[in-house]
Amino acid sequence: MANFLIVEARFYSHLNDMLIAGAKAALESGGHSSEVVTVPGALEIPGAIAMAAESGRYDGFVAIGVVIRGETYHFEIVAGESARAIMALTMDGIPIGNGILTTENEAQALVRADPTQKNKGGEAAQAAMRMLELQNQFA
Ligand SMILES: Nc1c(NC[C@H](O)[C@H](O)[C@H](O)CO)[nH]c(=O)[nH]c1=O
Ligand SMILES: CC(=O)[C@@H](O)COP(=O)(O)O
Repeated sequence: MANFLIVEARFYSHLNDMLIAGAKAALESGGHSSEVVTVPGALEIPGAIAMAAESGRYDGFVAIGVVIRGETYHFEIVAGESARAIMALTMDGIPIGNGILTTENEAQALVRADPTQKNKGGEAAQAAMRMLELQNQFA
């Protein structure tokens, strides 16, 4: 059994609840435990993962959040930079699944957050579990 940390940016609570439900269900199906911590926004997720990874208390990580386009360029920054920083951590060998939704509107996010539809939270958890498997395989 491995211990996963779900790092969520709680910008849209109802969507995060669905994403986390999907992620937890996938992790439990894999026989793993999980904890959840909350950060202010998607831009803070990579830093929180880096800090938690340094603690040595977690085997893998699932990033959960929702970024919905507004009126300004900020969407590109939040969506792009959170993904870029998470990818950088992955390249450092930290098992992470990215479940941060980046959508044009809430309707798109709802379909992707819902575990009975596109279940992107569960998908991110599956990715994190697979990356941990690979880390162990290559160790
Ligand atoms: N607009 C969204 C944000 N913005 C906040 C940033 O992520 C960050 O917390 C802030 O710039 C302070 O550093 N975050 C989301 O997760 N989702 C959004 O739609
Ligand atoms: C993704 C965002 O940052 C967005 O929620 C912010 O909206 P706006 O660009 O209208 O300030």
